[in-house]
Amino acid sequence: MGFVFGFVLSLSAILVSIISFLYKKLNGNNGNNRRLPPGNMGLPWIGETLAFYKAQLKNQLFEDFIKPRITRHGTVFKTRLMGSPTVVVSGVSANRFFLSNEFKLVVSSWPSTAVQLMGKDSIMEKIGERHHSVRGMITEVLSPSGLEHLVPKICKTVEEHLKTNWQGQDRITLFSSAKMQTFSVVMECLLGIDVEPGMLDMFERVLEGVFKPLIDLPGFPFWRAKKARLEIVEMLLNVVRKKREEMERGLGEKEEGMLVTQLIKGLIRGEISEVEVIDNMVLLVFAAHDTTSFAIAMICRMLASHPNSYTLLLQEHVKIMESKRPGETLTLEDTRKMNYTWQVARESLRMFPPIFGSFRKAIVDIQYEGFTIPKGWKVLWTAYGTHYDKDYFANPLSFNPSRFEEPIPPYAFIPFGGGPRICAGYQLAKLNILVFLHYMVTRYDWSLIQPDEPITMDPLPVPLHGMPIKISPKF
Ligand code: HEM
Repeated sequence: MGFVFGFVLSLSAILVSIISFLYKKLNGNNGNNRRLPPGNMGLPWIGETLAFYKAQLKNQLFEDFIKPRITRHGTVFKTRLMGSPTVVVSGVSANRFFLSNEFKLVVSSWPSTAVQLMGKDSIMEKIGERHHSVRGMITEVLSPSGLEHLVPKICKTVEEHLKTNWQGQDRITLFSSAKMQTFSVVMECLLGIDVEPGMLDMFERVLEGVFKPLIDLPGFPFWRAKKARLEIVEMLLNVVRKKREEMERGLGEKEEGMLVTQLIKGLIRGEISEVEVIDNMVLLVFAAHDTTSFAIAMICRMLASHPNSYTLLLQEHVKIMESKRPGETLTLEDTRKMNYTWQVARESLRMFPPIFGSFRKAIVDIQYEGFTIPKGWKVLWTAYGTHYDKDYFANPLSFNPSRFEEPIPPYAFIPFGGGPRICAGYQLAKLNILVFLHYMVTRYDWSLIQPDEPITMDPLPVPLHGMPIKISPKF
C-alpha cells in the first residue's frame, strides 16, 4: 500500500514538473531569474493572434487590442502573435529606446509572407552597413536639389490626373483617385516607368497577400500575390536591363535625378546587385503610394468636418495661386509657404497614422524598465501609444492643427517612424500631399458623400468605399 502511495506521489511530482516546464517554456520563461514583462501568451503557437487580427480588421488595433492590455499590464506587456512571443511597447521612452537601437539591440522583423512578396533583398531586410549604403542611394534623390526637380514633376502628374479622372465628372472616389496619382508619382517620377492600364491592379494583388497565411496553393491569396509579384519582377527586369544598356552607351542623361538612374549607376559600379535593384523598386512602390494616398484621404475627411480649418487652408492656397502666372507650375519655394496645410496634414497623420507601428526582433537579451526581453522575441512599437496620449497632445481626440505651432517632443509624433529606419520618403510624401491638396482645393469645390464611412484594414487602413466625394469645377 505504502509502495503504491509512494509511486502515485512520485508520478504526480513528475507530471507537475513536466506541466510546469512546458508552461514556462510556452511563456518564454526558461527558469532563470529574468523577469519577463506581464501579459498573457494565450494558446500555444496561435497565442492572441485571432484577437489581434479581429481588432486590425476593424482598424481598432489600439482601442480593442492594445489599450485594454495596457490598462491590465502596463505600457510594456507580452503576448504571442503569429507564432512569436512578442512584447508590445508604448510611450516616448519606448519609442526612443527601440527605434534608436535598431541594429544594436533590435532589427526590423516582417512576417515571412511580407518578406517574400516585397523581396528579401529590399532595404527593409538590410542591416548595418548594407542598409546604410542602400538607404544612401534612395535618399540622395530626395535631397533638397532632388526635391527641386521633383516638384514640377509631381505637379504634372496631379494636373494630368485631374484632367483625365476628374474633369467632366460630378463624383469620384477620392482615396482611389489619390492612390492612382501617388502610384504615378513613384512609377513615373522615381522609377521612370509610364503607367499602363492594369499596372496598379497587379501591385494591389501583391499587397492582398502580404499579411495572409503562407499557403502557397492555387486560389489562396498568398499564391495569387506571388504570381502577381512574378509578373511585376519580369516587367521591372526589362526596364532595368534596357536602362542599364542605355546608360552604358552614355544615354539616359535626361533622367538624371531619378531614383532608378541612381540604382542602376550603383549596379554598373557593382555596389548593388540586380536582385537588390528590383526588390527595392518593388518595395518603394508599396512604401510610397498606399501610405500617401491614405494620408490625403484622411486630411480631406478632417477638412470636410472642420470648415474653419478648411477656410484657413484654402486662403493659403489661393494666395499662392494668385502669386503665379497662368499655367506657371509650383516650386519647392511655394510648398514652403504651405505652413498651415502642413499643420493640418500632421494633425491628420497624428490621428490616423497610415502605418500603425511595426515589428522588431531582439538580437540580444534586452533589459528594459526592469524586464528582460529575451533574444529572438519580437517587439511591436505603435504610433497610437503616444499620438493619443494627453501628456503630449492635449485633448487628443480633437482635431487641432495649430497644436503643431509649438515644438513636439522627439519620439512623441512618429507617423514616419524614427531612428535609422525613419521613413526614407518623408520629404516626397510631404510634397505629394501639399501639391495634391493645392490643385484639388483651388480647382474644385467638393464634399464628402459618406462623412462616416468606416475605415477597414487590409492590411493597411482604407476607407471601405474608397471615399466617394461630389465635385464641381471652380472655373
Ligand atoms: C504619408 C506617407 C508615408 C508614411 C506615413 C510612411 C511611414 C513610414 C514608416 C512608419 C516607416 C518606418 C517603418 C519601420 O520602422 O519599420 C517607413 C519606412 C520607409 N518608407 Fe515611408 N511612409 C510614407 C511615405 C513614403 C514614401 C513616399 C516613400 C518613397 C519614396 C517611402 C519610403 C520608405 C522606405 C524606403 C522606408 C524604409 C526605410 C528603411 O528601412 O531605412 N515612404 N515609412
